[in-house]
Amino acid sequence: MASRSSSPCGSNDGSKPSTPTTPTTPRGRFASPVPSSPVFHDVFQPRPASYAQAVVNNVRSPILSSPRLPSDIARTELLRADSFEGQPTQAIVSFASSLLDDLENRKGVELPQRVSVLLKKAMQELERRIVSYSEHIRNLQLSLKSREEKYNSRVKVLERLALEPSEDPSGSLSPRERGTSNSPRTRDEEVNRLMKEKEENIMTISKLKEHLDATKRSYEDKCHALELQQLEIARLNSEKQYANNMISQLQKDLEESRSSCVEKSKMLDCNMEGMLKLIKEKESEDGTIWKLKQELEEMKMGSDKRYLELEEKAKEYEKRYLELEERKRGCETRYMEIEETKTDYEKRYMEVQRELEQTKKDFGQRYVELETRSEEMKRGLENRLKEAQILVEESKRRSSEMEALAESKLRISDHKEYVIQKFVASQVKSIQELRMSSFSLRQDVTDSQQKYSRQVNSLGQHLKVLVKAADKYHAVLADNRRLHNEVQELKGNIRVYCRIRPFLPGEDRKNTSIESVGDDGELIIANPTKLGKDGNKTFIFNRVFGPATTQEQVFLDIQPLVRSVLDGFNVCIFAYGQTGSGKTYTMTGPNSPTEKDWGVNYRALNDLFNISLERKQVIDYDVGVQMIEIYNEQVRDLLSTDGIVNTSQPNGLAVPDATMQMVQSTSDVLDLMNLGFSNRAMSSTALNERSSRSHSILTVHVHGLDKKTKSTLRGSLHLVDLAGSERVDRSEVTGDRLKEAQHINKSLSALGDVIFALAQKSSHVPYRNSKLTQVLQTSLGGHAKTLMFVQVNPDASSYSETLSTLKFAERVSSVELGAAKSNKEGKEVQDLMELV
Ligand SMILES: Nc1ncnc2c1ncn2[C@@H]1O[C@H](COP(=O)(O)OP(=O)(O)OP(=O)(O)O)[C@@H](O)[C@H]1O
Repeated sequence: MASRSSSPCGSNDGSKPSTPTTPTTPRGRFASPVPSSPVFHDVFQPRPASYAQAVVNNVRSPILSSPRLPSDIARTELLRADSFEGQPTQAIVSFASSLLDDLENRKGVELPQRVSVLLKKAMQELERRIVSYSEHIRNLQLSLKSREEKYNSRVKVLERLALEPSEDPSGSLSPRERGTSNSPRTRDEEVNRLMKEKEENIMTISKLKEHLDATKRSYEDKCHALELQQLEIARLNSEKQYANNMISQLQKDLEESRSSCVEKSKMLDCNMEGMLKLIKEKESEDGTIWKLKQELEEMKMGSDKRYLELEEKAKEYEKRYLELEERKRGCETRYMEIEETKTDYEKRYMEVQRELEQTKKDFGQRYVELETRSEEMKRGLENRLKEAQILVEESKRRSSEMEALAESKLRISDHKEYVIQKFVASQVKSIQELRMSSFSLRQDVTDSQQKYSRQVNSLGQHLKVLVKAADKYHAVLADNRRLHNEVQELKGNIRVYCRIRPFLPGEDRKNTSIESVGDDGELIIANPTKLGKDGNKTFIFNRVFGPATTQEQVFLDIQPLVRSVLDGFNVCIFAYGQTGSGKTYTMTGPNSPTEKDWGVNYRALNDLFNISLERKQVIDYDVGVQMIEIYNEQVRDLLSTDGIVNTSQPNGLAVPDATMQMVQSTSDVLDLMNLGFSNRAMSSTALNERSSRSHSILTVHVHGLDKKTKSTLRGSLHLVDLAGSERVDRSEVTGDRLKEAQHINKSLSALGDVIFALAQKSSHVPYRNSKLTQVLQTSLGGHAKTLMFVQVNPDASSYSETLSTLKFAERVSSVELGAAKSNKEGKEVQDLMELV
């Protein structure tokens, strides 16, 4: 570690600081170009008259071996200072060293917060200064180097100048010098002058050399000082490191001593409390002692008095003692006697004592028992008392509530009583009045009862007659229908069932064209423009279903027809009517129907499956389904999953190109029908939003094998939902929709022509005029059982359509197809067929 005595910043022997001295050269050309830097002075030069000097010149620090402790004043000032800015470095170093010395001397003593903060600040300041100092030194070294070079070059120049005249002794002067004096005298003078000049130059050179030497020395001194200062910096850095370590150590100690202080202060608090207690006790003890002292005094005085009295008494006692001595002897004899008696008594005493002990023990036990019992009783009583108190409180509260309630109820009941009394009075009055009137009424009633019973009796007689007549009438009607059906069956007439749909929500129920619906298939419609009987038209069909007829009732009527399919008959059921008249509703049902709303399609298939299952033991049935539609004179396969296949050449009802799906259950059929309906061409018109613009045909093919006879049968059920038969001008359609309507009308009129030809029994029936008639050919002209639902819209505004529809239906009903034939083939026929 560098000794402070060699530091250029100050000396430790109290002498003046050995500041590097600048050579005292004359000002001018060779004045020192190194002015003393103010930074250098400020940072490293000790201030002459400040407290810093005092700080520096103080005692050595045991840590640094050279720094001295600052004087108390300087130290106090530094302690008070918030920052070390502007303070001399030496003072800060000494101050920090002194603090560290102090701390080392007072090991284990708590480091004040303020001191640690000051130490930190001092270290930071020192660090800052060291950095700036090293920077300064670097600059200084650079400037010294450049100056040295400068000086060297100047010296060389001067030396050359000094040598120049001697190099030319022949007198090779400059033309200016030579031209001015050409005589030998002037030449000598000139030589002398030059010699003088040379001497002067040599002197100047020697001076300059001296100056250079001095500058060199000062430079070396400065370098030396710089080295010393660098050493000092290194020493300060190590000191700083040490101080930092010390600070952290001290901070740790501080924390520890702080916690111990807290504990100690807690203990002190406890001790203080104890002390205060002791002081209080001592005070009270003092009072007691004083009291005892007083008592002692009093007792002493009393005892002195007693002593005198006792001395007198002692004398008296002595006298009496002698007397007593005599008496004693007498007594001793008595004593012996008494002693004997005493032993007797003692014995008795012992016995009594034992008895007493026993009694005491018994009493003790009894006492303990009684005690415990009384405790228990006490506790029980206390509890009961508490409960009773609570109950009393509760009952008090409830009674007060009840009182309040009773009071309010009393008030209400008073009011009610008053109201009731008033009401009762009025009621009594009205009852009296009523009694009066009821009496008269009773009279009237008994009169009229007698009258009515007479009338009812006579009516009953009439009714019985009527019921009998009605029964007969229904029987006759049923007979008629059966006979008519049989005739129709024999004739092979197309059966026509008329169904009138109910009014839909939003339709005007008052304006209807339906005049009456008869039980016997009679339907009367009324022309809204022609009032009275003249405007009425009567139609007779196989059956007329009114608007209230349910789907089930409709199906029950056609059920035998459907079932005949399983016996090998071809059955065709088709619905005809204007758009929105309920064709689809009858054939299929409403949109997403429940079982209750199922139309003919679902019910027929369901029934066929049920019957086929019933007959399973006898006949094995295979059921296949086809679904096609005729749209714009195109036959489309509705069950084709990979697109709709056009069946251009339909061969009668059996459309061989159309997909035939075999079904095992009703649910299979439902799935297929849903697929088919979703493929059906639909579009909306002004008349019906869900108007189907095509004719749809669902065909069920049944093939049965009689298990016993091995005979086979083939039946088919064709369920046809025709497109709407409305007039084109009413449907307000144009474009594609118009084209659709035209196709529909054309096919329907072709159907009408076929039916007309059949009714006329004409030789040519124009089946080929439309796809529809081609498809239905076998159903209309073959040996099939055909049924047509003629759908009627009850609205008066549809009167003309209804009329034309009914006229068409009437014509259809007159068509005789001939008796239907079953497609049953016996085993022999089959064998023959196979043979053929
Ligand atoms: N008997 C009925 N009971 C209740 N609602 C019916 C009945 N008949 C038809 N409807 C309702 O009347 C509306 C028209 O019926 P539907 O669609 O069956 O007529 P449509 O003759 O098939 O028409 P389109 O020729 O356009 O196919 C439907 O909302 C249907 O639910």
